[in-house]
Amino acid sequence: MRLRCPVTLRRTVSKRLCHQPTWQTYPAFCTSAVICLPLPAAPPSLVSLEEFPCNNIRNFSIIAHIDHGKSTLADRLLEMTGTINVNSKGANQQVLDKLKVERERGITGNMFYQQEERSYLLNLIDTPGHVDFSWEVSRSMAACQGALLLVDASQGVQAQSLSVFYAAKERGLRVIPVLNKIDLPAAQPERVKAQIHSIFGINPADVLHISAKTGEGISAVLQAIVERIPPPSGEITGNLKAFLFDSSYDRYRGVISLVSIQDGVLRKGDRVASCHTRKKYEITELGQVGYMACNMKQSSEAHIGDTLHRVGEVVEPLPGFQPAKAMVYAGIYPVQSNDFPKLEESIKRLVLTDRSVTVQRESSAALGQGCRLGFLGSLHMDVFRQRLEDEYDTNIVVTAPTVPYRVVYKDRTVVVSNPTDFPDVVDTPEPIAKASIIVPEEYLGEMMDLCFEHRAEDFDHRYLESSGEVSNRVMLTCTIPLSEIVTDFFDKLKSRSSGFASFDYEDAGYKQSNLVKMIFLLNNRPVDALALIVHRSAEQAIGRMWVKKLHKVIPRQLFEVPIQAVVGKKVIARETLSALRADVTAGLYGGHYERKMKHLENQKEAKRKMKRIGRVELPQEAFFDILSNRRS
Ligand SMILES: Nc1nc2c(ncn2[C@@H]2O[C@H](COP(=O)(O)OP(=O)(O)OP(=O)(O)O)[C@@H](O)[C@H]2O)c(=O)[nH]1
Repeated sequence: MRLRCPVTLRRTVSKRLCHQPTWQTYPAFCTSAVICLPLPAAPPSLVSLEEFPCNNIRNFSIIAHIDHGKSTLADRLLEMTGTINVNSKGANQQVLDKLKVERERGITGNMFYQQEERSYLLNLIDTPGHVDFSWEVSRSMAACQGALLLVDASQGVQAQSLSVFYAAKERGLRVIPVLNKIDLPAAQPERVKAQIHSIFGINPADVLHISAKTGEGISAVLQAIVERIPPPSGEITGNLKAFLFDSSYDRYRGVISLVSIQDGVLRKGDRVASCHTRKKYEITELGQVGYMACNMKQSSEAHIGDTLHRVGEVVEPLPGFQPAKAMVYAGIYPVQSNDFPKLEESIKRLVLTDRSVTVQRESSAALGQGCRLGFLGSLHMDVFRQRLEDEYDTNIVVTAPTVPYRVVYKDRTVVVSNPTDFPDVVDTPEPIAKASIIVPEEYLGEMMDLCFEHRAEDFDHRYLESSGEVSNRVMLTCTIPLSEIVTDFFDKLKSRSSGFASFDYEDAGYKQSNLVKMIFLLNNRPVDALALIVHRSAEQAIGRMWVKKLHKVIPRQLFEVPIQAVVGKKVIARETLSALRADVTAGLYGGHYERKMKHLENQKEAKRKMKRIGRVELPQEAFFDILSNRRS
């Protein structure tokens, strides 16, 4: 039997349902632990939360490698429980396609499920599967007691299947293994079950078989959620402890926080305080899956991992987790310098919806006023850039990505995220990642070469299967400088493994390295926006490559222009741009006065768009070309 359910779904799902007239709200709730107070006059379309004591609540997430079917399974679960209408799927899909980014970053929703005589409230807190978003994965898990580990039956266990499994185990979550895509002719359920057994030690009999596409096996998943995942535990009579695990910004409601109630009860009108900031707030709205609005003005006040408590009560804060750490930085500039205010406004608006991005103003002699943004990884950066271009509705100049270097001076250590601020020559620690690559064994050599070319060390590998008949898969692990994997490493990995390799990485601290700052001179003047930090061993090759590229892109001037790559005081590569005589009217004979004027006017307009580096005039588009080239 299905119950009509209230829906206050966030992100993808909330957008799918945004045609609903209002968000339905509740005067009191608990997400992970406690029982709600009696609901006075709940709207008739809503199910009373009184029906859902703790024992009837399940908080879970879906964890998987990218493309193994999380969103499709979430859709099926929502459909089967009547949360979304099967017939409106087409319409939903269109909205979903538009909201690719939200889809990337996960969904959160709730549904009701009836088993025998009991009704259950199932809270789905989904997680993104992309390698950059591991911070978000652990954040979502903090509000769950169980997880569905989804593995594509045709592809088997992949690099992120492992990382999300271990993250779930670390958090003490009950893991339900689910084999998806069993409808595919290429599916090899028995083989993948054997993999799951040998890698995770999971009993093959516990693995569910489903097709999220056709709907096969979905009811068994709902049953397993109820039977295998424990209900949340907590003290209803204890002091309120609400764990803040996500927040977003709503134009009309202000800051919306997602909280998981560990102990106590939360009601509309309650006065709560943050353990982190000590600021006090009044709850103005409550909804399902821990949706909470209060008089919080700024998104920055909602600290992910914070504990909220009732004003006047003293509680021990819940263990939070590491704040989001920027791993990749890039400068973002408008193509036309006077467009900066509009660009900054667009950045601010987007950051309100993505709390893991850090922003700082910066200026460049070459590019004017801009912002330096920090991201969780390069994919995160690309997703944000795409959203920004859509929001800002024009091209932007994005500088080459860099990682946070620690420059150690005699009296202090400074984290440098902009190559311009790097001292000339220095032995400095650079961030290192621990990389895992899963690949069929015939590509192992190729993958080791690729990693080696990118300064990887500490190689190790192990076979994931022991069958002699089929191609074995190998997990290769190594440590690799983060700067080496933030540009085109992933693309190379895919192309050199014919698409078979999967990749994951985690922060592995810092390691001393021989790094140098490379600057580029145009007509003997440095161009700050082009500065790079490179490893000493690669300076010649990188310097030569870049002066060649600059030589191709920079238009010839009326005089000869040397283009030089310099490290310290040494020029390590040079090209010379020969002079050009730019008499635009030279080809016009006789008295075509108007045509001459038109050419001169055109030239004037083009000059207006030029950037002057010393005497060299550089169109902004050249920067755009050079810098987008650098990222690929
Ligand atoms: N044949 C088949 N295709 C499926 C099944 N489940 C998902 N797919 C397809 O697999 C692709 C990826 O599915 P998604 O649900 O987007 O995967 P995801 O894990 O959410 O992907 P990310 O959000 O990018 O990590 C889509 O083309 C789905 O249609 C299934 O059971 N059978």
